[in-house]
Amino acid sequence: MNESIIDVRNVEKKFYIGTPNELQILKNVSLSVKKGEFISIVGASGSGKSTLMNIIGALDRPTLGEYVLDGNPIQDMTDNDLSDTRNTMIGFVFQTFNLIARNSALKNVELPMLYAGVGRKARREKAEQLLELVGMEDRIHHLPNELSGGQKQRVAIARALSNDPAIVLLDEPTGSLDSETGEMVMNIFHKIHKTKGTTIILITHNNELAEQTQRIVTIKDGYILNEKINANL
Ligand SMILES: Nc1ncnc2c1ncn2[C@@H]1O[C@H](COP(=O)(O)OP(=O)(O)OP(=O)(O)O)[C@@H](O)[C@H]1O
Repeated sequence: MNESIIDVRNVEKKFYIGTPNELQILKNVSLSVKKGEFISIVGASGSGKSTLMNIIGALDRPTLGEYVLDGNPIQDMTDNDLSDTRNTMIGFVFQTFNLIARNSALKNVELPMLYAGVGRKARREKAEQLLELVGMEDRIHHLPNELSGGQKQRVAIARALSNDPAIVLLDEPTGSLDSETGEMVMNIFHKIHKTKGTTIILITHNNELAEQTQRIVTIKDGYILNEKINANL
């Protein structure tokens, strides 16, 4: 029960912006996250949080070092394997919601299940259940532009959960919301963590939200500056 689901080992990430210019963004980063942990990553703007999140989310590969995702070294996976793993294992929630504008809330939540080959009826039922879980059951046919920011984010959360991901990655999920709505969204994450045992990683600039998680990892200039454990959580 206590094994790592995420194991980032001595990872470096460089971006090449035309030879000979290279930017080293992550420097010798190692981070293990246990199954069912809820942690946060904090740090100044530009410190490398999203770059690390992209590696953890298998959206990008490290330049150097290893990343073992649920026991599988990602360097041994083809791009196709990696995208299948991503679609079934990982849910993403971003600051800007990233909903498809022409699709209803229901269709937005159904889409990852369509890609995963889930049949029409099962897709519909699951999407309805998830929209109910996030308190959006009375808005399932609304288009994104007919929803408030907090409502859009709740749809995005339902979508992130549609393939029962073991891991949910949250990149500033409350960054566009007022503090009350942000707190409500945060409570949905606590509920998911408690009821589904999902491993959750939250990137945030909000210390109050970070303090609600079991471990706070601080990144500075591309390296891990320190980690704080909230033993009471
Ligand atoms: N594809 C890329 N090519 C070149 N540089 C990049 C690329 N992606 C990110 N960077 C640089 O890497 C650095 C870290 O970016 P990153 O988005 O990881 O920071 P962050 O900590 O998430 O910042 P913020 O809190 O502002 O979102 C920045 O200086 C950014 O310009």
